[in-house]
Amino acid sequence: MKKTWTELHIVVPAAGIDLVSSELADLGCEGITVEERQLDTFIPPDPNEAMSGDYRIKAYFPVGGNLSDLQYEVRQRLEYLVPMVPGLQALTPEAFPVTNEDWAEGWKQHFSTVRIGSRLVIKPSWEDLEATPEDAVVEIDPGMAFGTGTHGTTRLCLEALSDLFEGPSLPQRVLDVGTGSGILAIAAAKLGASRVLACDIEEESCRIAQANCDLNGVGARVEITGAPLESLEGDFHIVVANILAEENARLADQLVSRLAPGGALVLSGILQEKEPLVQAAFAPYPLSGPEISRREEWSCLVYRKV
Ligand SMILES: C[S@@+](CC[C@H](N)C(=O)[O-])C[C@H]1O[C@@H](n2cnc3c(N)ncnc32)[C@H](O)[C@@H]1O
Repeated sequence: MKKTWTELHIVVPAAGIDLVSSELADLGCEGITVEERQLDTFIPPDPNEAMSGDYRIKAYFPVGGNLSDLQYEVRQRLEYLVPMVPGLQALTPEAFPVTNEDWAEGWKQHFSTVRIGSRLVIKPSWEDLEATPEDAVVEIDPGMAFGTGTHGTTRLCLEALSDLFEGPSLPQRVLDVGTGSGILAIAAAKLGASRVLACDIEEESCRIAQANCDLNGVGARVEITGAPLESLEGDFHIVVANILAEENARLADQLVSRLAPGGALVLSGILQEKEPLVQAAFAPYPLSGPEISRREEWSCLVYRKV
Protein backbone atom coordinates (compact mmCIF):
# COMPACT_ATOMS: atom_id res chain seq x y z
CA MET A 1 0.00 0.00 0.00
CA LYS A 2 1.30 3.41 -0.96
CA LYS A 3 1.73 5.81 1.96
CA THR A 4 2.80 9.41 1.69
CA TRP A 5 5.21 11.06 4.07
CA THR A 6 6.79 14.42 4.60
CA GLU A 7 10.56 14.30 4.88
CA LEU A 8 12.04 17.13 6.93
CA HIS A 9 15.76 17.93 6.70
CA ILE A 10 17.49 19.32 9.77
CA VAL A 11 21.24 19.90 10.07
CA VAL A 12 22.43 19.16 13.59
CA PRO A 13 25.84 19.09 15.31
CA ALA A 14 26.83 15.56 16.34
CA ALA A 15 26.25 16.28 20.03
CA GLY A 16 22.63 17.23 19.36
CA ILE A 17 21.46 14.24 17.30
CA ASP A 18 19.86 12.36 20.19
CA LEU A 19 18.17 15.41 21.68
CA VAL A 20 16.77 16.58 18.34
CA SER A 21 15.64 13.05 17.44
CA SER A 22 13.81 12.79 20.74
CA GLU A 23 11.97 16.08 20.10
CA LEU A 24 11.05 14.96 16.58
CA ALA A 25 9.68 11.67 17.89
CA ASP A 26 7.63 13.68 20.38
CA LEU A 27 6.15 15.61 17.45
CA GLY A 28 5.01 12.39 15.75
CA CYS A 29 7.98 11.54 13.54
CA GLU A 30 7.84 7.84 12.56
CA GLY A 31 11.31 7.33 11.14
CA ILE A 32 14.70 9.02 11.20
CA THR A 33 17.87 8.59 9.17
CA VAL A 34 21.13 10.34 9.92
CA GLU A 35 23.28 11.08 6.90
CA GLU A 36 27.08 11.39 6.74
CA ARG A 37 27.53 8.54 9.21
CA GLN A 38 29.33 5.66 7.53
CA LEU A 39 27.13 2.82 8.75
CA ASP A 40 27.90 0.44 5.89
CA THR A 41 31.66 0.47 5.98
CA PHE A 42 33.83 -2.59 6.42
CA ILE A 43 34.70 -1.63 9.97
CA PRO A 44 31.68 -1.08 12.18
CA PRO A 45 31.61 2.32 13.87
CA ASP A 46 33.30 2.36 17.23
CA PRO A 47 30.54 3.19 19.73
CA ASN A 48 33.14 4.78 22.01
CA GLU A 49 34.49 7.07 19.31
CA ALA A 50 33.21 10.61 19.71
CA MET A 51 31.25 11.86 16.69
CA SER A 52 31.97 15.34 15.41
CA GLY A 53 30.83 17.73 12.71
CA ASP A 54 27.35 18.36 11.38
CA TYR A 55 24.86 15.66 10.36
CA ARG A 56 21.73 15.86 8.26
CA ILE A 57 18.73 14.33 10.00
CA LYS A 58 15.92 13.21 7.69
CA ALA A 59 12.74 12.85 9.68
CA TYR A 60 9.62 11.19 8.26
CA PHE A 61 6.18 12.41 9.32
CA PRO A 62 2.94 10.90 8.02
CA VAL A 63 1.10 13.40 5.84
CA GLY A 64 -2.05 14.69 7.51
CA GLY A 65 -1.76 17.95 9.40
CA ASN A 66 -0.71 21.36 8.19
CA LEU A 67 2.90 21.33 6.94
CA SER A 68 3.65 24.96 7.91
CA ASP A 69 2.46 24.22 11.45
CA LEU A 70 4.72 21.20 11.64
CA GLN A 71 7.74 23.15 10.37
CA TYR A 72 6.98 25.89 12.90
CA GLU A 73 6.73 23.39 15.76
CA VAL A 74 10.03 21.77 14.77
CA ARG A 75 11.69 25.18 14.69
CA GLN A 76 10.29 25.95 18.17
CA ARG A 77 11.77 22.70 19.52
CA LEU A 78 15.13 23.56 17.94
CA GLU A 79 15.04 27.01 19.56
CA TYR A 80 14.41 25.31 22.91
CA LEU A 81 17.47 23.12 22.37
CA VAL A 82 19.84 25.88 21.15
CA PRO A 83 21.19 26.72 24.65
CA MET A 84 21.92 23.03 25.27
CA VAL A 85 23.57 22.19 21.94
CA PRO A 86 26.50 24.41 20.90
CA GLY A 87 26.35 25.11 17.17
CA LEU A 88 22.70 24.13 16.73
CA GLN A 89 20.78 26.54 14.50
CA ALA A 90 17.03 26.91 14.88
CA LEU A 91 16.07 27.12 11.20
CA THR A 92 12.79 26.20 9.54
CA PRO A 93 13.38 22.68 8.21
CA GLU A 94 13.16 22.02 4.48
CA ALA A 95 10.28 19.70 3.59
CA PHE A 96 9.99 17.16 0.79
CA PRO A 97 7.08 14.87 -0.13
CA VAL A 98 8.00 11.19 -0.32
CA THR A 99 6.06 7.96 -0.83
CA ASN A 100 7.00 4.82 1.03
CA GLU A 101 7.86 3.28 -2.32
CA ASP A 102 10.66 5.83 -2.68
CA TRP A 103 11.70 5.39 0.91
CA ALA A 104 11.70 1.61 1.17
CA GLU A 105 12.68 0.76 -2.38
CA GLY A 106 15.04 3.58 -3.32
CA TRP A 107 18.15 1.74 -2.16
CA LYS A 108 17.53 -1.03 -4.69
CA GLN A 109 19.00 1.04 -7.47
CA HIS A 110 22.45 0.50 -5.91
CA PHE A 111 22.25 -3.29 -6.35
CA SER A 112 22.09 -5.04 -9.67
CA THR A 113 23.18 -8.31 -11.22
CA VAL A 114 26.94 -8.77 -11.68
CA ARG A 115 28.76 -11.48 -13.64
CA ILE A 116 32.10 -12.58 -12.30
CA GLY A 117 34.36 -14.80 -14.39
CA SER A 118 32.77 -17.24 -16.81
CA ARG A 119 30.03 -18.72 -14.61
CA LEU A 120 29.40 -16.84 -11.38
CA VAL A 121 26.41 -14.50 -11.27
CA ILE A 122 25.40 -12.48 -8.19
CA LYS A 123 21.87 -11.15 -8.41
CA PRO A 124 19.37 -9.47 -6.10
CA SER A 125 16.03 -11.28 -5.80
CA TRP A 126 14.05 -8.57 -7.58
CA GLU A 127 16.00 -8.81 -10.84
CA ASP A 128 15.11 -11.29 -13.56
CA LEU A 129 17.88 -13.27 -15.16
CA GLU A 130 18.01 -15.55 -18.16
CA ALA A 131 20.57 -17.96 -16.76
CA THR A 132 22.36 -20.58 -18.82
CA PRO A 133 22.71 -24.10 -17.36
CA GLU A 134 26.40 -23.40 -16.68
CA ASP A 135 25.71 -20.27 -14.63
CA ALA A 136 26.33 -20.47 -10.88
CA VAL A 137 23.67 -18.02 -9.70
CA VAL A 138 23.83 -16.62 -6.18
CA GLU A 139 20.70 -14.73 -5.17
CA ILE A 140 21.40 -12.33 -2.38
CA ASP A 141 19.67 -9.20 -1.10
CA PRO A 142 21.21 -6.52 1.05
CA GLY A 143 20.39 -7.20 4.67
CA MET A 144 21.83 -6.80 8.11
CA ALA A 145 24.90 -8.96 7.40
CA PHE A 146 27.92 -7.87 5.37
CA GLY A 147 28.28 -9.28 1.88
CA THR A 148 26.17 -8.38 -1.16
CA GLY A 149 28.99 -8.46 -3.67
CA THR A 150 29.19 -4.70 -3.94
CA HIS A 151 32.03 -4.26 -1.46
CA GLY A 152 35.51 -4.35 -2.97
CA THR A 153 36.71 -7.12 -0.65
CA THR A 154 33.73 -9.38 -1.34
CA ARG A 155 34.18 -8.80 -5.06
CA LEU A 156 37.88 -9.69 -4.86
CA CYS A 157 37.07 -12.93 -3.00
CA LEU A 158 34.34 -13.82 -5.51
CA GLU A 159 36.80 -13.26 -8.37
CA ALA A 160 39.38 -15.46 -6.64
CA LEU A 161 36.79 -18.20 -6.03
CA SER A 162 35.63 -18.00 -9.64
CA ASP A 163 39.25 -18.48 -10.84
CA LEU A 164 39.85 -21.39 -8.47
CA PHE A 165 36.81 -23.23 -9.87
CA GLU A 166 37.97 -22.73 -13.48
CA GLY A 167 40.48 -25.60 -13.43
CA PRO A 168 39.85 -29.19 -14.56
CA SER A 169 39.39 -30.58 -11.03
CA LEU A 170 36.84 -28.73 -8.93
CA PRO A 171 37.79 -27.95 -5.32
CA GLN A 172 35.46 -30.04 -3.15
CA ARG A 173 35.85 -28.77 0.41
CA VAL A 174 35.74 -25.04 1.21
CA LEU A 175 36.04 -23.18 4.52
CA ASP A 176 34.62 -19.63 4.66
CA VAL A 177 35.86 -17.75 7.73
CA GLY A 178 33.69 -14.70 8.54
CA THR A 179 30.81 -15.65 6.28
CA GLY A 180 28.60 -12.57 6.92
CA SER A 181 25.65 -12.95 4.54
CA GLY A 182 27.02 -16.32 3.41
CA ILE A 183 27.74 -14.99 -0.07
CA LEU A 184 31.16 -16.63 -0.51
CA ALA A 185 29.98 -19.96 0.93
CA ILE A 186 26.97 -20.00 -1.38
CA ALA A 187 29.14 -19.04 -4.36
CA ALA A 188 31.53 -21.92 -3.59
CA ALA A 189 28.64 -24.39 -3.35
CA LYS A 190 27.08 -23.11 -6.57
CA LEU A 191 30.44 -23.31 -8.36
CA GLY A 192 30.70 -26.98 -7.46
CA ALA A 193 32.04 -27.57 -3.93
CA SER A 194 30.41 -30.59 -2.31
CA ARG A 195 30.99 -29.40 1.27
CA VAL A 196 31.30 -25.87 2.57
CA LEU A 197 31.84 -24.99 6.20
CA ALA A 198 31.17 -21.34 7.04
CA CYS A 199 31.71 -19.67 10.39
CA ASP A 200 31.06 -16.27 11.85
CA ILE A 201 31.52 -14.83 15.31
CA GLU A 202 28.25 -12.89 15.03
CA GLU A 203 25.08 -14.81 15.80
CA GLU A 204 22.98 -12.57 13.54
CA SER A 205 25.31 -13.19 10.59
CA CYS A 206 24.99 -16.95 11.12
CA ARG A 207 21.21 -16.68 11.10
CA ILE A 208 21.17 -14.59 7.92
CA ALA A 209 23.77 -16.80 6.22
CA GLN A 210 21.65 -19.86 6.98
CA ALA A 211 18.55 -18.19 5.54
CA ASN A 212 20.48 -17.19 2.41
CA CYS A 213 21.82 -20.73 1.99
CA ASP A 214 18.30 -22.14 2.21
CA LEU A 215 17.02 -19.51 -0.23
CA ASN A 216 19.71 -20.55 -2.69
CA GLY A 217 19.00 -24.25 -2.27
CA VAL A 218 22.47 -25.09 -0.90
CA GLY A 219 21.46 -25.58 2.75
CA ALA A 220 22.34 -29.29 2.59
CA ARG A 221 25.90 -28.66 1.36
CA VAL A 222 26.77 -25.60 3.44
CA GLU A 223 27.13 -25.85 7.19
CA ILE A 224 26.95 -22.54 9.05
CA THR A 225 28.44 -22.39 12.51
CA GLY A 226 29.09 -19.83 15.19
CA ALA A 227 31.94 -21.96 16.56
CA PRO A 228 35.39 -20.32 16.58
CA LEU A 229 37.90 -21.24 13.89
CA GLU A 230 40.13 -22.96 16.45
CA SER A 231 37.45 -25.58 17.10
CA LEU A 232 36.70 -26.42 13.45
CA GLU A 233 37.96 -29.71 12.11
CA GLY A 234 38.88 -30.90 8.65
CA ASP A 235 41.14 -29.87 5.82
CA PHE A 236 39.95 -27.84 2.89
CA HIS A 237 40.86 -27.27 -0.75
CA ILE A 238 40.02 -23.59 -0.34
CA VAL A 239 40.07 -21.48 2.81
CA VAL A 240 38.69 -17.99 2.28
CA ALA A 241 38.79 -15.31 4.98
CA ASN A 242 37.41 -11.86 4.27
CA ILE A 243 38.25 -10.46 7.68
CA LEU A 244 40.52 -7.62 8.70
CA ALA A 245 44.28 -7.68 7.99
CA GLU A 246 45.09 -7.88 11.69
CA GLU A 247 42.60 -10.73 12.18
CA ASN A 248 44.02 -12.63 9.21
CA ALA A 249 47.49 -12.18 10.68
CA ARG A 250 46.36 -13.26 14.15
CA LEU A 251 44.72 -16.38 12.75
CA ALA A 252 47.57 -17.26 10.35
CA ASP A 253 48.42 -20.53 12.10
CA GLN A 254 44.79 -21.64 12.24
CA LEU A 255 44.07 -20.70 8.63
CA VAL A 256 47.13 -22.46 7.21
CA SER A 257 46.54 -25.60 9.26
CA ARG A 258 43.02 -25.98 7.77
CA LEU A 259 44.48 -26.16 4.23
CA ALA A 260 44.76 -29.49 2.41
CA PRO A 261 48.06 -30.00 0.52
CA GLY A 262 47.92 -27.85 -2.62
CA GLY A 263 44.96 -25.97 -1.18
CA ALA A 264 44.38 -22.26 -1.83
CA LEU A 265 44.20 -19.63 0.88
CA VAL A 266 42.23 -16.52 -0.11
CA LEU A 267 42.69 -13.57 2.24
CA SER A 268 40.92 -10.23 1.97
CA GLY A 269 39.55 -7.46 4.14
CA ILE A 270 43.08 -6.12 3.77
CA LEU A 271 43.72 -2.45 3.10
CA GLN A 272 46.48 -2.11 0.51
CA GLU A 273 48.82 -0.47 3.00
CA LYS A 274 48.41 -3.51 5.28
CA GLU A 275 49.65 -6.05 2.70
CA PRO A 276 53.15 -6.15 4.32
CA LEU A 277 51.62 -6.91 7.72
CA VAL A 278 49.74 -9.91 6.33
CA GLN A 279 52.66 -11.11 4.20
CA ALA A 280 54.94 -10.98 7.23
CA ALA A 281 52.47 -13.06 9.26
CA PHE A 282 52.21 -15.79 6.58
CA ALA A 283 55.93 -15.78 5.60
CA PRO A 284 56.91 -18.55 8.06
CA TYR A 285 54.50 -21.10 6.56
CA PRO A 286 55.00 -23.52 3.64
CA LEU A 287 53.03 -21.47 1.13
CA SER A 288 53.68 -20.26 -2.41
CA GLY A 289 52.55 -16.83 -3.51
CA PRO A 290 50.84 -14.64 -2.78
CA GLU A 291 49.12 -13.60 -5.96
CA ILE A 292 47.73 -10.17 -5.19
CA SER A 293 44.70 -8.50 -6.74
CA ARG A 294 43.49 -5.05 -5.79
CA ARG A 295 40.25 -3.12 -6.03
CA GLU A 296 39.59 0.36 -4.66
CA GLU A 297 41.71 0.55 -1.49
CA TRP A 298 41.50 -3.19 -0.82
CA SER A 299 43.76 -6.17 -1.52
CA CYS A 300 43.23 -9.89 -1.86
CA LEU A 301 46.15 -12.28 -1.32
CA VAL A 302 45.98 -15.84 -2.66
CA TYR A 303 48.50 -18.39 -1.35
CA ARG A 304 48.93 -22.09 -2.16
CA LYS A 305 49.97 -24.66 0.40
CA VAL A 306 53.09 -26.45 -0.89
C1 LIG B 1 33.76 -8.16 5.98
S1 LIG B 1 32.63 -9.32 6.54
C2 LIG B 1 32.76 -10.51 5.23
C3 LIG B 1 31.45 -11.13 4.86
C4 LIG B 1 31.48 -12.01 3.63
N1 LIG B 1 32.32 -13.15 3.81
C5 LIG B 1 31.95 -11.23 2.41
O1 LIG B 1 32.99 -11.55 1.88
O2 LIG B 1 31.26 -10.29 2.02
C6 LIG B 1 33.54 -10.06 7.85
C7 LIG B 1 32.75 -11.01 8.69
O3 LIG B 1 33.68 -11.74 9.46
C8 LIG B 1 33.20 -11.92 10.76
N2 LIG B 1 34.40 -12.16 11.57
C9 LIG B 1 35.34 -11.28 11.95
N3 LIG B 1 36.33 -11.91 12.63
C10 LIG B 1 36.02 -13.23 12.64
C11 LIG B 1 36.63 -14.41 13.18
N4 LIG B 1 37.79 -14.36 13.84
N5 LIG B 1 36.02 -15.60 13.02
C12 LIG B 1 34.83 -15.67 12.37
N6 LIG B 1 34.18 -14.59 11.86
C13 LIG B 1 34.78 -13.39 11.98
C14 LIG B 1 32.39 -10.68 11.03
O4 LIG B 1 31.42 -10.92 12.02
C15 LIG B 1 31.79 -10.38 9.65
O5 LIG B 1 30.51 -10.98 9.51
